[in-house]
Amino acid sequence: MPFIHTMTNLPIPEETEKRLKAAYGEAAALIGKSENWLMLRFEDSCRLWMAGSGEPAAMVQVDLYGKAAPEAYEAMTARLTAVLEKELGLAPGRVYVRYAQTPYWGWDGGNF
Ligand SMILES: O=C(O)c1cc2cc(O)c(O)cc2[nH]1
Repeated sequence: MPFIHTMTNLPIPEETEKRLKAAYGEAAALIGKSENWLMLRFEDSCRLWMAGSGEPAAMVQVDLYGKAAPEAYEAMTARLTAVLEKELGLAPGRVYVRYAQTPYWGWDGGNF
């Protein structure tokens, strides 16, 4: 059950968001997760600044139950960054990707 929260100062048109959703669904496999448990939030047109600049940028936060291997996170960062470059034209150097692992994850009224 990963949760991926993408914040960007760019607008995300509806059709682009659908493509991002599909691409993230595939990318989840890189950290051993299934789209069946994937929750996404896209927050566009944010007041986001990076290195003192308001040029296009994005922050992607990936929360997951359990853990994944360092190589899996490396592959995930490469994929998410490439997807954002393709779909939004974001320069890779303007994208942060942060991972947070937790052994505590609740669903359907109980914890796994
Ligand atoms: O996506 C996960 O991390 C995930 C889904 C899922 C479903 C399930 O029934 C489990 O026991 C663990 C689990 N992890």
